[in-house]
Amino acid sequence: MALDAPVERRDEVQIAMGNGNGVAPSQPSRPAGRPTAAAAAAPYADRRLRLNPNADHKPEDYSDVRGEYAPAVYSALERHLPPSLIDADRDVKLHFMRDILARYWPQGERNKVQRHREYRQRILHLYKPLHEELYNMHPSVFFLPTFLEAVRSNTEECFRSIMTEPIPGVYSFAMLQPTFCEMLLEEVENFEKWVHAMKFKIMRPNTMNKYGAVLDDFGLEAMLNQFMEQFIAPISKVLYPEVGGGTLDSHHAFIVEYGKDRDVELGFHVDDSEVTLNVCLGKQFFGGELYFRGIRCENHVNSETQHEEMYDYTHIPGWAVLHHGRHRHGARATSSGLRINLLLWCRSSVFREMKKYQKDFPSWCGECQREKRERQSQCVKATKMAFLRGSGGAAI
Ligand SMILES: O=C(O)CCC(=O)C(=O)O
Ligand SMILES: [Fe+2]
Repeated sequence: MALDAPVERRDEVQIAMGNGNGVAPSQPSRPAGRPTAAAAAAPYADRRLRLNPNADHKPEDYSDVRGEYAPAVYSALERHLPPSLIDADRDVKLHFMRDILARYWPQGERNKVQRHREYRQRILHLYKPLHEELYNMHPSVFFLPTFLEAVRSNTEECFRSIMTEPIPGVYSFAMLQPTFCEMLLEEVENFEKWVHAMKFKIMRPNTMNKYGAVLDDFGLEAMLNQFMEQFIAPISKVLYPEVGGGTLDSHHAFIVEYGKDRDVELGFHVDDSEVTLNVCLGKQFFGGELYFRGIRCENHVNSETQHEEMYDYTHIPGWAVLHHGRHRHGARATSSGLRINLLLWCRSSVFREMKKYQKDFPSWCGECQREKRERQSQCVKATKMAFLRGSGGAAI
């Protein structure tokens, strides 16, 4: 791709992926109900699940079934079985459902999730938190009163009253209490010291960082889930409805660290999220600006940047930037000091599932919009020409 400014030249926009964050894959290798050759040979494999559950059917008891899926998954899925199968033997139904689930979530992925689960368990068992109060949600300790008031009011007008929107889709606002930032920085430092002392090998936040830590891995997952559900989802529901902002249901939360002996800059990329919250926690630094270059769908991720899409944001401790996950961005070099940011990649499984069946262009992609405008303008020109020719060239 050719980007406008040489400093951002990269071969391709990268898609930053979370490392083993324990989330079931959003893109199954094959949609359920479309069998592989091997599966097609199995009995019932040609039968499709019902789109709507049979509410009158009473599912079997699967409480004795062990494995990755909770018994409730089988009971719920049973209501979707095709009519010819719904009254079959329990074992036949279980076999059929296991086959579907295995195709939706392949063995390799399941093993990865299992290994990650064990990794987390080991940390949770051994790591002693420094600030216990961080592990439960305390809104008035964590957030600034202005932010809390806006969330409590829960109206678009109130959200916008505390924010600036320097370019469409990027919002910045004062969010975190300085004491919360300090405590979180100390907790991360404490965790890293512990990791070092234990000679523990930790997983980094994503494919693009060599430093930093995943907060969900050392006990902060439940608190950060509340953080997303209670304090980000109400906002994203209003500001990002077109990308599932109202149906956020999982997250990947981590810390990135830039400066001397840390990562220096971050390449041009899009996040593996629907909505990203990026908050600077400190400490003191120069540089590290976040540059934005337009929102793009998969088909246009490497298309050119328009002038009006270019924007550089300077981080301020305690301040948040909220943006669309597919808003192309990168971070310039942190030239001195230490910059530590909290990242919350918020995801919507509903949006990801719906996207697979979407045929028309996504309304949120800057390049799709530009192409549409271009087509419309060509169409208007052609109509005008035809009209002029028809009216013998008289001025209109
Ligand atoms: O360094 C930053 O502020 C940006 C981090 C970021 O974009 C990411 O981790 O996805
Ligand atoms: Fe990012």
